[in-house]
Amino acid sequence: MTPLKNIRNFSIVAHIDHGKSTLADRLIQVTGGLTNREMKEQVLDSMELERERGITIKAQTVRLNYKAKDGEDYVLNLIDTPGHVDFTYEVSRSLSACEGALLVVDASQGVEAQTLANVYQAIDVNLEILPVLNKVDLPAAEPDRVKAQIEDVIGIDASEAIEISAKTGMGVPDVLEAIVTKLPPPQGDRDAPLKALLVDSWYDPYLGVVVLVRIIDGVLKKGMRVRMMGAKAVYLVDQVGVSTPKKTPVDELGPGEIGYLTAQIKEVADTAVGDTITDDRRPCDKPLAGFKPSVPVVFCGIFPVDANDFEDLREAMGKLRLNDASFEFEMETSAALGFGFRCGFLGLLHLEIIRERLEREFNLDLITTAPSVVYDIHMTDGSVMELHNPADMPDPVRIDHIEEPWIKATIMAPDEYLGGILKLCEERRGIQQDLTYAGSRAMVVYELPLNEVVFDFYDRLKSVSKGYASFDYHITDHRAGDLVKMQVLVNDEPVDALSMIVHRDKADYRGRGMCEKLKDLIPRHQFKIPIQAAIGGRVIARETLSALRKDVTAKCYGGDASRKRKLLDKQKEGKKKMRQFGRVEIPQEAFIKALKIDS
Ligand SMILES: Nc1nc2c(ncn2[C@@H]2O[C@H](COP(=O)(O)OP(=O)(O)OP(=O)(O)O)[C@@H](O)[C@H]2O)c(=O)[nH]1
Repeated sequence: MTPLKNIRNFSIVAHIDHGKSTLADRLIQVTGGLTNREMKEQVLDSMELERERGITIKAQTVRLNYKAKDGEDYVLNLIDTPGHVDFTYEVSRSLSACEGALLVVDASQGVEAQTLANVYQAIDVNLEILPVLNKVDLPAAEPDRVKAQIEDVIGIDASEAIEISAKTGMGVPDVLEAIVTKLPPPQGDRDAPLKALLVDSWYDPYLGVVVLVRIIDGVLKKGMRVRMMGAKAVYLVDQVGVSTPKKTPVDELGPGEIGYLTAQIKEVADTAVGDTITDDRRPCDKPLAGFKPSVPVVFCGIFPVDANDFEDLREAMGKLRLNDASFEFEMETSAALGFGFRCGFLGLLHLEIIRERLEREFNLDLITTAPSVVYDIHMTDGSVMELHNPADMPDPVRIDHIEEPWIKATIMAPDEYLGGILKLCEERRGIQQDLTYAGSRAMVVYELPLNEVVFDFYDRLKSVSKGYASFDYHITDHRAGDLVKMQVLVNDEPVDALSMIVHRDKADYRGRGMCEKLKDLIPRHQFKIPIQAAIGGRVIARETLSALRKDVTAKCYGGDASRKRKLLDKQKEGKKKMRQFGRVEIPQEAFIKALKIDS
């Protein structure tokens, strides 16, 4: 039991790649949390995919024991926050478990869109911010310029920003000392009823669901019956502990402390991030403010290429869901694709991560249909329905109007790319809100329909800015729009997996782009194939794929049967990645690629 004055709870906020994980590892190493041998590269980013993409998806936490220059022993709890825009809610809950945050900015890059988004969240929950300039070992580092930029753009004092290199370890001891001297200790009442914030939860194959908590008041002990106030569920605690980052059981967790509990909880879905945990026998009078369960905003269909993989896909999704309560799926059937699932995600990156994990960890070949946002359909009879799937679009005569979600997007980039970025936003029905400069970097704020962002906005933004633009967004409201369902017909058969909701003004452009792409992506058949885009019964774009007789064995000279066999086998292999639509075979990749239209 550590006295409150010797506890510091902090997070690190940073833009992706500015060195958050490297610094966290360094802090663990310097304080001796792990021996060198145990210190795998980047312990905090534990998932394989996270490590590969270099981004944090699930927050982790670690307790550091630190003897400060004042001779006292401190417990420093580092709560890692997810680094991506799709997980802002989790970031905000992690932050509210802390009293302070290290603001890490790459001294060679400066402030980026997510630096801003994250630091504003930290300021919102009243955290003390410690600016840290990382990567000062790089020749391109300009600490003074970046300090000025932090003051300019964020509006906090950066004169005492600590200059470090997380890579070499330079300056890292100063960071530890500043955490102790500049961040406030937590407050709390040990004698009050238990009140704890559910910061995160994950599924551990040995322990079951592990719940990360921050104790606000009271004491959490093994054997207690705890109540999740939002979920209205009661559990018997069978272990409490701290992560050093090895899981270490402790007798109890008191006010200001951060640790974990296990309680024979079956699914992470029962442990919503942000919920309040209290003592079932002696509950606190009211839960912590601001609890909101995360809601999926982007939906798409996921189907196995091979119909025999359906059960495997169901099982794989169930396993992923164990660890990710914000991923939703339910069975769906499509005329063209057979049995599959309609899935909901927090955003596009979340979608991509899940799809990649399904393909990679579970070895499945998948077809993903066009991502769609959630539309509110106001019917003429006064009722409102939520549309998650373009295939469920009601008959237009019964629709009064359709509302779509809008976002506020912040984009930062060197000013030479500004022209391309503005053009892209305008093309996507954007409404410019703000345009400012900090040195040679421009910051633009746009209101955009989320629908225009889900298809290929990230990719286009990256290409118009040569990768230099950073982007952050959040949903603001729903607005009425002139939206229609566009269908794609291949050889006169509608392919439901390619139908999408588009704004009427963009339908021609989308339709044409889609038909042109499909013409390149679908291999020629022995007959002519019309490819059309249509709204209702009206065709708005058309391409024709001419006929070709493809004889794969034509190149084989003589009668070498084994060679011929090999070629045929190879062709058969290729076919597995195709889907049959009427008489036409469409390759799996066409479903994704057709959506990405080059301008
Ligand atoms: N030269 C130099 N490189 C660094 C330093 N700190 C981190 N890096 C490198 O910068 C890259 C990104 O570092 P990470 O720590 O993975 O970035 P991150 O901020 O954790 O990224 P997310 O987990 O996605 O938020 C890695 O290649 C690091 O090796 C530093 O002080 N100097």
